[in-house]
Amino acid sequence: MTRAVLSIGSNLGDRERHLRQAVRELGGSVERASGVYETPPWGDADQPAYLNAVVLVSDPAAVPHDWLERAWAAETAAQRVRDPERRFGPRTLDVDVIAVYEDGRPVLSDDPELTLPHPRAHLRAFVLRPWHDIEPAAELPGHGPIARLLADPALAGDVAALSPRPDLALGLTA
Ligand SMILES: Nc1ncnc2c1ncn2[C@@H]1O[C@H](COP(=O)(O)OP(=O)(O)OP(=O)(O)O)[C@@H](O)[C@H]1O
Ligand SMILES: Nc1nc2c(c(=O)[nH]1)N=C(CO)CN2
Repeated sequence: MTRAVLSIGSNLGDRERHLRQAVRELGGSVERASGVYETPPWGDADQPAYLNAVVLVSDPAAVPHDWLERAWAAETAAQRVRDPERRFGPRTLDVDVIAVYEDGRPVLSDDPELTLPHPRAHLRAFVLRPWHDIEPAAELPGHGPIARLLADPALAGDVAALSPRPDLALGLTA
């Protein structure tokens, strides 16, 4: 039995449709989806704003790597094209595996193909804020409560720059 926290983001094409399609692709594993936020680009400023959300998923039959495969399948379905020159560049759909829990225990991995927890999640307000909305007591393995990470003064500017988009809903929202 594994549970996972996935971050989904889009800043190219019909952004809302890409997020909805990702949730649809994840199918019956989706337990809850956060509200949608409009977020300034992180890591590479010269690109359009993103829509971001967080999805909680679980599957009694899934092993940790399955969540990465499902993330890739959703990105492929959204015709994502990788630009090797731009690590954090624009994309139709980005699905990151933020954390995985196996039988309730966090999975830790330093495998470059699937690093857990996601090595940059603690720095990203666009991950922490929607996750906190739907799971306020959650902890990012190795980093502590996400409420504390969100309150870090270093993230204050990024948190303030997030805009909730209540006009956009992905379904299964808390
Ligand atoms: N937790 C993880 N979630 C998703 N991909 C991961 C993870 N850990 C390692 N990877 C690897 O990262 C590689 C690059 O993924 P991707 O192109 O989505 O990165 P990115 O979205 O540009 O950057 P970031 O991972 O910082 O969001 C993938 O090939 C994947 O194997
Ligand atoms: N706001 C925002 N910025 C990003 C995002 C994202 O999903 N949202 N994904 C990235 C991929 O690494 C790079 N930068």
